[in-house]
Amino acid sequence: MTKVAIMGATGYAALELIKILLRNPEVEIVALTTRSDEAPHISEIHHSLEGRLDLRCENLSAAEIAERADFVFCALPHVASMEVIPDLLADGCRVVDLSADYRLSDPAVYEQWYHHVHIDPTRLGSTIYGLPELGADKIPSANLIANPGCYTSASILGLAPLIANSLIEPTGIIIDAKSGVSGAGRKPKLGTLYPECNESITAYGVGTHRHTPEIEEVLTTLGGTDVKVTFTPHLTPMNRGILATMYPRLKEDTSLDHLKEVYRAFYADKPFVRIIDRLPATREVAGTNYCDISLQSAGNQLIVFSAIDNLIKGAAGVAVQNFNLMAGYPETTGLIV
Ligand SMILES: NC(=O)C1=CN([C@@H]2O[C@H](COP(=O)(O)OP(=O)(O)OC[C@H]3O[C@@H](n4cnc5c(N)ncnc54)[C@H](OP(=O)(O)O)[C@@H]3O)[C@@H](O)[C@H]2O)C=CC1
Ligand SMILES: CC(=O)N[C@@H](CCC(=O)OP(=O)(O)O)C(=O)O
Repeated sequence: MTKVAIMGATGYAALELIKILLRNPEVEIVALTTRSDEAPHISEIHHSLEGRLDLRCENLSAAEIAERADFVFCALPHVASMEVIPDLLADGCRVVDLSADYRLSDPAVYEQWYHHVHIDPTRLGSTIYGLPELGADKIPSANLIANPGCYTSASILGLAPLIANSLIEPTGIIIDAKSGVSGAGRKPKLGTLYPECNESITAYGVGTHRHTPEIEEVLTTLGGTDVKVTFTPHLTPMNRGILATMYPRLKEDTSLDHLKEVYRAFYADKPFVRIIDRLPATREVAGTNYCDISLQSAGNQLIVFSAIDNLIKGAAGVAVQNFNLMAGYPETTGLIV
């Protein structure tokens, strides 16, 4: 039995983590955290868990969590994560961090994009980036995994075979991405109130979104050449889902059929990536850990579409994929629905 704690249990990503982990009979959820001292029952917070998990959310220190749990999913916002993770690791816990705090390798780049000084900089650069489709070999032995961002997972999975095989120009890649509102988390904000975002699509973070350096760093490492993207996220009036539409420039004329073969070979033994001929839709991956990728062309322009559920393949699902690899369970445990 693996004893697991979830920090930030009152949030959206944590709800999905709980639902997935409840499908693994060898996992026991032993602690859920909140900053509230009122210790609400988890079913008072997430009504869909009524009768499924008898546990209260508690305001626990790292030491108190470590007394109960071997593994911790840290589903806190960035900055809050790095304030607790060093203590969890020191107390012997293995951690999957869903926040952005350990994804980038350079503290100066973190500060530039997150506008916050990193308080645990020595772990940047050595923390394993947990996108198992790009290399799962270092995940099983890791004590800390940096779970990827939601836009970044959709974008990186959509571009990785092209970058790894040097088929496209590495700079000037346009990524136009749309997200459902749950991507912004459960904390109330003006921009995510129903009248503000329903019946409307708007871009945000133009030229400044913090997933830009994450996409560039991972693809640069993969391709061994400097990758630059123009990444523009959009908020769309749906609960969940991300669709990334990407415009890479091929170095040479290459047929779509050949490119599809390249993608199918790259993801041959990856259970959660589906290369499809039709256009992907967020509805078809909602609630699942799948990433659906489709290659299309318009004249000479290659267009890559990539769709995921931001809360599953973009957060809780890939976090459990990483946990499964760390704990020695089959990678797909709890994730095939
Ligand atoms: N939503 C998504 O699609 C994705 C989210 N992520 C990342 O996963 C993490 C969790 O996301 P999500 O569940 O959406 O977020 P939520 O806002 O829904 O939940 C985060 C929880 O963290 C707790 N918390 C602890 N410290 C703080 C703090 N200083 N400020 C605010 N909340 C705090 C809050 O619980 P309480 O108030 O009870 O203490 C809150 O419920 C974040 O780092 C996010 O960036 C990554 C990919 C996709
Ligand atoms: C719609 C929306 O607001 N989405 C979030 C991204 C969610 C995510 O992946 O965030 P982390 O990198 O913090 O984990 C945003 O744009 O900030």
